[in-house]
Amino acid sequence: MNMDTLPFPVDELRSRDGARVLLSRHGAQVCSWRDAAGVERLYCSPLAQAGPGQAIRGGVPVIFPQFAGEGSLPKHGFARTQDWQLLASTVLADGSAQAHYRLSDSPATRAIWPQRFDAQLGIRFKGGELQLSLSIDNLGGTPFQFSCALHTYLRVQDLSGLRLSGLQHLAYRDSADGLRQRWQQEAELAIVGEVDRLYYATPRELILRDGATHLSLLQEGFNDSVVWNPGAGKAAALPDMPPDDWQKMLCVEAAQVGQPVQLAPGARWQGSQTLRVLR
Ligand SMILES: O=P(O)(O)OC[C@H]1O[C@H](O)[C@H](O)[C@@H](O)[C@@H]1O
Repeated sequence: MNMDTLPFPVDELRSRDGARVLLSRHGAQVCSWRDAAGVERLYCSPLAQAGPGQAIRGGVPVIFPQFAGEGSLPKHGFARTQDWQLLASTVLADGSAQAHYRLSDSPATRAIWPQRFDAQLGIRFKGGELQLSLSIDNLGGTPFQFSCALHTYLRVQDLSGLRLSGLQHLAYRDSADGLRQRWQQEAELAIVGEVDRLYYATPRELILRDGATHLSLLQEGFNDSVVWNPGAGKAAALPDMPPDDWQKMLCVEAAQVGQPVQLAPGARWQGSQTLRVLR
């Protein structure tokens, strides 16, 4: 897809070395990350829309305060369908570009989730590295509970050949197979059709090998990781993604789902995901 012609407004940010990110205020969503070598690293569907109540299919959706259908809220919560406020964007002394977005409770959020909160997303990038930092503050007088994720859609060259390492010996919930609890024996995960797994207590770093490209996925604060690809069957049912595009993407999500966060009044939770091109 030509990212310069996304069918909704975006903010464009460039680092001094020429890396470029496109961000939508709808969802505070990174829709495109072109590294300093000019290579697009994220997948965004050419059919993505950003209308009221709609989530943009691709980039990095922010999932908050509910993951998937694990509660009474709309699927994946409301952060990805709300318009966030751009607080600041700047180029720092080291040449990296940075932006901050905020979403606070509003009559619309309180109508379905009666909590006072402040969510902030920080984006920072240069060279072959992109970092996303999410913080949640409880501004109310009582504790609240939430789950969250950075639902990163990575652009993939050769889905059948790619390998994800760092998940061996981890327990996971197989959402593509009746939520069964399993255990990964293989050193590397290969994608053969639909995959929808919630891995618990993942290590700080996963490595994705896609042909000659090696990508490091670092996470802090998030305990879990989700690996998702709809495969041919489920992709065909997605109205906002071309039927064959499941072969161009893999979601590797930094997530906090197995144990939702209990946040005391006045307290802050923080988590981050960093994508780093190793080669
Ligand atoms: O289609 P969406 O609402 O964006 O959800 C896309 C996917 O998100 C996560 O990765 C879940 O684990 C999947 O079960 C879900 O299908």
